[in-house]
Amino acid sequence: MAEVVEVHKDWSGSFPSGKKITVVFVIGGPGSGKGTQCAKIVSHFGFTHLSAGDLLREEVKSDTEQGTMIKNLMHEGKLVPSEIIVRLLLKAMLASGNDKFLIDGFPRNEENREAYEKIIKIEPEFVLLIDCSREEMERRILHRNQGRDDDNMETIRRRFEVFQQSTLPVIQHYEKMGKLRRLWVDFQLRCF
Ligand SMILES: Nc1ncnc2c1ncn2[C@@H]1O[C@H](COP(=O)(O)OP(=O)(O)O)[C@@H](O)[C@H]1O
Ligand SMILES: O=c1ccn([C@@H]2O[C@H](COP(=O)(O)OP(=O)(O)O)[C@@H](O)[C@H]2O)c(=O)[nH]1
Ligand SMILES: [Mg+2]
Repeated sequence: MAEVVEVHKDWSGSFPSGKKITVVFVIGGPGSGKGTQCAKIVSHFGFTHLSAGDLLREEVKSDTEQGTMIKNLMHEGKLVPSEIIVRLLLKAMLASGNDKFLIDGFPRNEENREAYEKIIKIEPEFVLLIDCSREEMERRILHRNQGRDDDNMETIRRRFEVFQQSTLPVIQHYEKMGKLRRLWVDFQLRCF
């Protein structure tokens, strides 16, 4: 965690504008439509959309040791260490200059949530759960055609397992806090 504290040279523990910062987390299984729904919300409500997965894919493009480590974890459908993703999110938030953020695909496990709470500290206004059946998610991923290294059957299976085992506890946490808002995006069975 020591590494996270050094996240950004300008980071004093609060945002420079002094304005209230609004954060909404958007969570859902792989292929549920998080990115698609975020794009719609952003165009109407002036949020900055930060996709945790996109930030990691950008990092992979930098030909560094960390980039290679992230690439390998994503290829296996595993989660990258919390300090890496929290650092990338904070950097993007500070760079945007905005005060309203839709954070897509994060937190994915309890450790992510705790790292975020410890470092960025901005309690989400609410958490939007994009709730979709596994059959539909699988269909969507297989038709996504974005050339993603992790959109193959074996990695998809692993990503579903991670969602069930690691992300569901986060969803339950926010449900208990009364912060969860569900959006059903298909007419099939729910994802859990
Ligand atoms: N409501 C929807 N109905 C049909 N297809 C959808 C819907 N929402 C998203 N998709 C498609 O499903 C795929 C996965 O959506 P995406 O937004 O990338 O999901 P996620 O970010 O949750 O992985 C994309 O090809 C997208 O165009
Ligand atoms: O906070 C995060 C977000 C994403 N990922 C990794 O990035 C991959 C792709 O995430 P993304 O949200 O882009 O996938 P989606 O759910 O949109 O298909 C995941 O499977 C993880 O390997 C991660 O480790 N931590
Ligand atoms: Mg996405």
